[in-house]
Amino acid sequence: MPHILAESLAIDFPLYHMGARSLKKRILSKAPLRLREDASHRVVVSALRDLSFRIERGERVALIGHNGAGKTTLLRTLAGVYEPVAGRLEVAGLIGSLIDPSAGMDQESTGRENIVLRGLFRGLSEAESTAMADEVGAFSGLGEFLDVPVRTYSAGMQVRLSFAMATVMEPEVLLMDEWFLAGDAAFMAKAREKLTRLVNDADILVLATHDMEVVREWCTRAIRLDAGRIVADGPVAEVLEPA
Ligand SMILES: Nc1ncnc2c1ncn2[C@@H]1O[C@H](COP(=O)(O)OP(=O)(O)OP(=O)(O)O)[C@@H](O)[C@H]1O
Repeated sequence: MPHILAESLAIDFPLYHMGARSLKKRILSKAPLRLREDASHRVVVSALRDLSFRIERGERVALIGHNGAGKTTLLRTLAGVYEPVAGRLEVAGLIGSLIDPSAGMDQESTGRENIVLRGLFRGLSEAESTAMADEVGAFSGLGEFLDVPVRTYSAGMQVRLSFAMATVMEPEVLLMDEWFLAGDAAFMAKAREKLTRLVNDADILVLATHDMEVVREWCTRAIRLDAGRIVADGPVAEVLEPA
């Protein structure tokens, strides 16, 4: 049964270029909230601290909070990009990740080849994957660029391809960053229906956004992060309009 469980989850990012003792001293002397020295004497950013939550099947969760609160870091951790330095994380279900435009794409392969690979990964036959690539590729509107290497794509073209690839996956756990909803207008008008289906078919949605209209439209629950910690977690109406 798809679910997400986090217990006292923590993520640190070591800042490697902090070797100079005077610089380290200056940074730490200001008693910063999120910068500290770890056991190996490195200065680290505490990106996420002591997060505990459980997300069940059927929940549509918004991650909200100011710049640097930890939303994207949490999404990437759920996607398996970052390894927690402490705590426990369990993500059960097939993950679809719309977080980083180029994640999961082979830059040297063409758009079409990437879509076929995604189909094969999902367990489709080669013929099915090829047929899927024709259909999904046509939808992406990449035209002739579907058959050139992804490394030559513009940022917007990568967004189109990652969207096309996500629709192939039919993910159970859909992880999405808000940039994804802000693709070019013409494409998003066309993609909206597919996106709605993707979200509705997923068992769990976790969406990081600054747009409260999007939260109200798409989500049932909101988790507010502040400086790497959870400061509120509950139904959207309660978290957005605290008493
Ligand atoms: N690769 C990295 N190396 C070092 N620090 C990082 C790295 N990625 C994120 N951080 C730090 O982790 C913290 C959380 O960043 P994150 O990008 O998750 O915030 P966010 O809530 O998504 O912000 P925004 O709304 O601005 O996108 C910030 O203090 C940031 O400086």
